[in-house]
Amino acid sequence: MVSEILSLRNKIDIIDKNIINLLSKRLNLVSKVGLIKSKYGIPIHVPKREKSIIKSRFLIADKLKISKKLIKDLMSRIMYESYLKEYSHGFKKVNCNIKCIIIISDNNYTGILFKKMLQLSKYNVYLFKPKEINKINIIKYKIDMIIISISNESLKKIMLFILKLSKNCILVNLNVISYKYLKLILYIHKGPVLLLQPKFNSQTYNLTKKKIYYCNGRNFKYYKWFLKQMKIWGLNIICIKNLNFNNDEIFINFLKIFINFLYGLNKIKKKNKSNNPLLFNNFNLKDTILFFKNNPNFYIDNIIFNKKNIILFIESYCNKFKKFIYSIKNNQKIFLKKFNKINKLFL
Ligand SMILES: C=C(O[C@@H]1C=C(C(=O)O)C=C[C@H]1O)C(=O)O
Repeated sequence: MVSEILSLRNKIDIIDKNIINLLSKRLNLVSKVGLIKSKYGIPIHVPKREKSIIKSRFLIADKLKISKKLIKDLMSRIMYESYLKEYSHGFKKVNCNIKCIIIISDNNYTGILFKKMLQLSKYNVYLFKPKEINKINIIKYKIDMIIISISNESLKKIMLFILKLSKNCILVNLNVISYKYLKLILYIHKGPVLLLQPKFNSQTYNLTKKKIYYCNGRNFKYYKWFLKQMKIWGLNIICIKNLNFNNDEIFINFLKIFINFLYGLNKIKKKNKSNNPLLFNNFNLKDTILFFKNNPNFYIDNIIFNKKNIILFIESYCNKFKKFIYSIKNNQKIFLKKFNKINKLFL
């Protein structure tokens, strides 16, 4: 019996080797497609082609009685690798008149990612933190576009700098912005303004298929090229008429912040070593669909019977939630102080 297994395993080894060889051949072809795309400015992500690939591979899988789920997972993983391969060729520079782009970012990943993408598209990009604003010599740099990815608090501090920008400079805001600051920006900067709202995790490093909302601030035709540029990067660009966000979305985001904060706070208090995944970090529609496929009594059982005092426990979380809302609303210093204390734990 052992020798029978051995002979089968040998055959499996050969098949795996063939799969890897075929993957390598596929990636080489993808790379050639990437080169052509980079030359002509064709977007990395081609949804129509992907749909037809999945459909035709499903037909093959069906005939061979292989699960569609396996093929779907496999193909999406393979395609993810295709995007990375295509990244390596860089991207077509859509606007050759743009000589200098400045990014001001609070040390966040989105700012760094945009710098990388713009550099891959052959633009001249400089990244600064808000506190380095005085180092930027407006005359020397001749800024054609400025991308701001900072908190509203830091935004307040760079208003004077924005005031000095030339009227031709495109201003792109890449963060949640309050109406108050938006109005102020539009008042002090008379040039084109584009408002972006990324819908991807701040730690994303591949933008293909990721969503980004945009809203016109002023002079669409002057920054239209940048939307095209982002499309080439593979981003899914969605126009919104104004900055009214979906309430459910705001609430979920708030919960994410709360859960992460609480988790950090517990880590500090209990020196909790367990590696609980941050609950809402991977929140997505798929989870919600699965959630509703279950019998609702299952959740009631989970809450009521799992732990005798679970309701009390949840109520204590509700109290923490109330305190959290209070500190965000009325006493931001408490929140900032605690945040900076927890922050040190993860450095
Ligand atoms: C390779 C391409 O680029 C992407 C990757 C694909 C793939 O791995 O098969 C298919 C479509 C594109 O989203 C292509 O456009 O053909």
